[in-house]
Amino acid sequence: MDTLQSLNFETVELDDQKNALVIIDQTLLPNKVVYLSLKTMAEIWQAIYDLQVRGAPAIGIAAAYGLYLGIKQSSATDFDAFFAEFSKVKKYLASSRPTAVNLFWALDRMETCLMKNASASVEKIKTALLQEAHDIKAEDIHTCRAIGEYGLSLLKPGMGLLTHCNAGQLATVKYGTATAPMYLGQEQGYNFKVFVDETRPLLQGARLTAYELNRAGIDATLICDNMAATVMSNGWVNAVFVGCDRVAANGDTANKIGTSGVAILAHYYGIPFYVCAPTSTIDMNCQTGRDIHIEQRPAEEITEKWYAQRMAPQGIKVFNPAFDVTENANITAIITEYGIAQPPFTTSLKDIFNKKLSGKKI
Ligand SMILES: CSC[C@H]1O[C@H](OP(=O)(O)O)[C@H](O)[C@@H]1O
Repeated sequence: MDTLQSLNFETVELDDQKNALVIIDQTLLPNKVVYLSLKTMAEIWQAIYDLQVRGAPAIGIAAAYGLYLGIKQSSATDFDAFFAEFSKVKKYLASSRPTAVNLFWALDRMETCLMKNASASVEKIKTALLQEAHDIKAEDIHTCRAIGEYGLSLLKPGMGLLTHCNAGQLATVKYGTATAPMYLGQEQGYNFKVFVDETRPLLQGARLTAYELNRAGIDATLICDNMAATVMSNGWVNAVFVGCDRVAANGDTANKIGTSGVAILAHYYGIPFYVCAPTSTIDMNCQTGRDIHIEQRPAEEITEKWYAQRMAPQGIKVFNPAFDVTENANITAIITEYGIAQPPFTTSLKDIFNKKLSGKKI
């Protein structure tokens, strides 16, 4: 049984007739399932910035469709004028969030498609761009399922797992990345027991991962982030699976704030720590984690969001990085759609990309 039918929602889809990007407003989950129909570039930009649509792959898909919508109505009749409009929309959408490389990867893929079709009419270019955005979305399903299969090959039935933030269906199209082994395991009777970090300050774990796993019938236990050490020291966790927003060429990985702490704890307790990474999230131009731009977000997310009353004194200084970097030494393996990369990642990630470039089917 496909457990994801129980989730039966689309994270991101295009309504071409209405010239709109349709998303679930993830800021309202788990209490309300509300679909938004975004028609302007400003609405799409804001939805990405406000995490109404979020998660590296989902951000990339939203940006690709957004770029198509942004140029669909162009009245340009020659390539240069059309390319100028295209570039303006691309640059604007690229400014929404800095860390998840999928945003830039997807926008660059759309530009590559444009250049491949430069000799075609503007209308034919628009059609090609729409298909490219559809392809980016469709590929995500196969990519995440492949990550799930490789991840599942590392696990045994009944294992205890832990995950941080949401790298689930809501961050992708269907399987998620870190949740893909969990969903495939559910289909095959693995009966995993998953500990879900709530993931302050925006609570993607409590609001989104717990919601997804619960609806899929997976045994999930919600914990505060500061309880991860306890569940690990109790022997309840056999492996940690997390997503990623940007993996550097040496395997250092940017993911939701708090991930590096989980990795250090796992390393201390001898628990395998796996990063689930579509190759679209691996940035071989980024040498180490120090080269990754970490998004800083508003103080209010810590001092007052989610609360009936403010939870911190007015005027208190706040530090609110949205991500942190897990050093490669604390990562057991990086699971991609082309296989499992083991240390040394500088070599194994190159091998993964060589498989991809060779046209190997996933
Ligand atoms: C499968 S990518 C999910 C990744 O993105 C999340 O960040 P955000 O919720 O701010 O978009 C988090 O880092 C997840 O691991």
